Amino acid sequence: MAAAAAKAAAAALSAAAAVAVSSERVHAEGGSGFRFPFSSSPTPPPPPPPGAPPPSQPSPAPAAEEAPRVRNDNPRTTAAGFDPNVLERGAELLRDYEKHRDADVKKMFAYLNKVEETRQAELTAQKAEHLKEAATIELEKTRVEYDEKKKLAQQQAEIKAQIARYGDELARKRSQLENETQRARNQELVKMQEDSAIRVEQLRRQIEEEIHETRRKTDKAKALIDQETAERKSKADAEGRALEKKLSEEVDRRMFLEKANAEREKWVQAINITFEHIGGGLRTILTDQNKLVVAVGGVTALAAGIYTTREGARVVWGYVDRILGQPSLIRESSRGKYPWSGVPSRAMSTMTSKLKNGSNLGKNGNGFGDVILNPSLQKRVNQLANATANTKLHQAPFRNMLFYGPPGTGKTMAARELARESGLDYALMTGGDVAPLGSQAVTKIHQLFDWAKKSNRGLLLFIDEADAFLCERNKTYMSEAQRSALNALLFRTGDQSKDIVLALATNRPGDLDSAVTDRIDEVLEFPLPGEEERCKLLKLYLDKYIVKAGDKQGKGWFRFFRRQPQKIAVKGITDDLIQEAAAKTDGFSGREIAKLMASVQAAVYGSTECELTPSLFREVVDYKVAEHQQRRKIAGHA
Ligand SMILES: Nc1ncnc2c1ncn2[C@@H]1O[C@H](COP(=O)(O)OP(=O)(O)OP(=O)(O)O)[C@@H](O)[C@H]1O
Repeated sequence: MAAAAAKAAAAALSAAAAVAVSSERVHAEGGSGFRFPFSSSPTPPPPPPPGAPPPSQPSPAPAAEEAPRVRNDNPRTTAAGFDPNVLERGAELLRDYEKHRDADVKKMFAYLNKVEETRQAELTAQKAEHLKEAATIELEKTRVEYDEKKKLAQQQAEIKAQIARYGDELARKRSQLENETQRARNQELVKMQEDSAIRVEQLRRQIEEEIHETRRKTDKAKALIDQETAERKSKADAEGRALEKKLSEEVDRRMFLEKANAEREKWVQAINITFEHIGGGLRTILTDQNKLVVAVGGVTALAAGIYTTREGARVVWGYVDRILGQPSLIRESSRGKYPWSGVPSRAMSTMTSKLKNGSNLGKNGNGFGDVILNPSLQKRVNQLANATANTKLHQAPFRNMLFYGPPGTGKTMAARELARESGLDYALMTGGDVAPLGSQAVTKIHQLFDWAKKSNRGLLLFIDEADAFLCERNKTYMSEAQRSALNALLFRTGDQSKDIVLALATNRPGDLDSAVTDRIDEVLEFPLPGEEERCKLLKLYLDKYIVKAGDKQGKGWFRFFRRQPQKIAVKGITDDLIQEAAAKTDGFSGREIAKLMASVQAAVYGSTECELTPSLFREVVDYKVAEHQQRRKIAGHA
């Protein structure tokens, strides 16, 4: 406020000075009175710009020495810059002012106001200028800040980018490292897997070798067991047959003894009578010299003749036996021991079979004696028999056959009947007999074939248990002798023969050597009998073992001396009962059914009444069925 007042006073002084100058000029120009600068000049001179030199003031002239007034545009000042003339003029003006105060005071204040306003305006302008500058500075500051911020942001962005790049780099390196580690691990894994695969492969090979070895050993053991079983079986069969023969011989012997005793008594009487006659005759001879000489000579000649004949016959028989005799490998033959031995019986059997039906039909009405087969197999065997008979008729080569199937299904019987039906001789051998012959086997095989070739009718050579002798040659457990025997057989059967039909029977056709199977023309499977066949078999063996048990006469001359078996009374054995038994005996072979009926016969003979009743029959059937199941369980089938 004080500053404002001082400013106003200074302004007033300067204004007063200006007024003084102008009034002075007026006086100098001869004008009348005082003229207020505001009245002569509507617009006061503008205040000097700050910094500009103050406006020129007219220098005051002393009143005494009134020298022509010259305007001093550059008045002198004191050393401090202060001009007292101006003050004097101001004071004079103030005095004038006092005079003219009333009139001009208002103008002056207005003028002062204006000056003040102008000053205010200047200040405002200055302030605005300052504000503008401040705004500019602020703007600049903002811009700088913005730039700084921008730079910072850029730097941050760059840092971020760098961090990101670095992070990327790190991630890349890390992933590279991971990849490398993974690759290394993978390689390691692959190596481990390879190692493991190699180990597994080695293990597998080892196991395979072990399995192979075990299998080989098992096969060997199995073959040995089979061989042993076959041997045991054949031995048991032979023993059975021998026992049966022995028993029947024993019975025959006893019967014979009984008859012989009776006969002996008869003969003793006859001999006594004869000796009485001879005694009479001897007495006559001894008393007559000539008659005595003739009698001695006759007896001596007779003895010599008998002796010579016997010895000669023995030599001849030995020779014939060697040349024509049945080989030891043959167990059964329709030719008998000597070629002529079977002729009468064959002729008889052919005659009787023809007389029976006028056809080839056998006992069971199907053309095959006692063999019961399923219809399709029966048909096949019939066709084969006819074909073989025709082959023989036309002198064409025979066809070899293979019969395979479970044990006891009629293979041997069918072969026998087939030979009979086709008019061939037949000979039966067992594969199991070859191995025990050792080095003799080859010779025996050749002997066998030589013998077989001598049959005029042609011969069916049936080799039972063929797998025991004709199995794969590369099997390790096969002996050298066996292999040679097989080779001998292969050699003898290499070409199709017009003399020999080779019929092989086996339970294991897969075991046969491929060269053997290659020689086979007809393969027939003998399955276990179906229900219908079982029914027929039961009836057949019921008839054979029970119904006709008492009718049996036997063979040979001794049959007349044999004790006849007891007749069995059959009661209530109906077709339904047989059918029931057939249903129960599912899985039985023909042999098992035959044995079942033999057991029924034994049970009947074991009973006191010697009578077959349904309950006894059922009892035996049930017992046999249970036994069969048990056997299957032991064999691991059930
Ligand atoms: N189909 C059948 N018809 C009649 N009886 C049969 C039949 N099958 C088997 N048999 C009886 O079983 C016994 C044995 O028959 P065979 O010897 O023919 O059988 P296989 O099949 O040759 O047996 P393996 O294979 O054991 O030698 C015969 O004596 C017979 O009593």
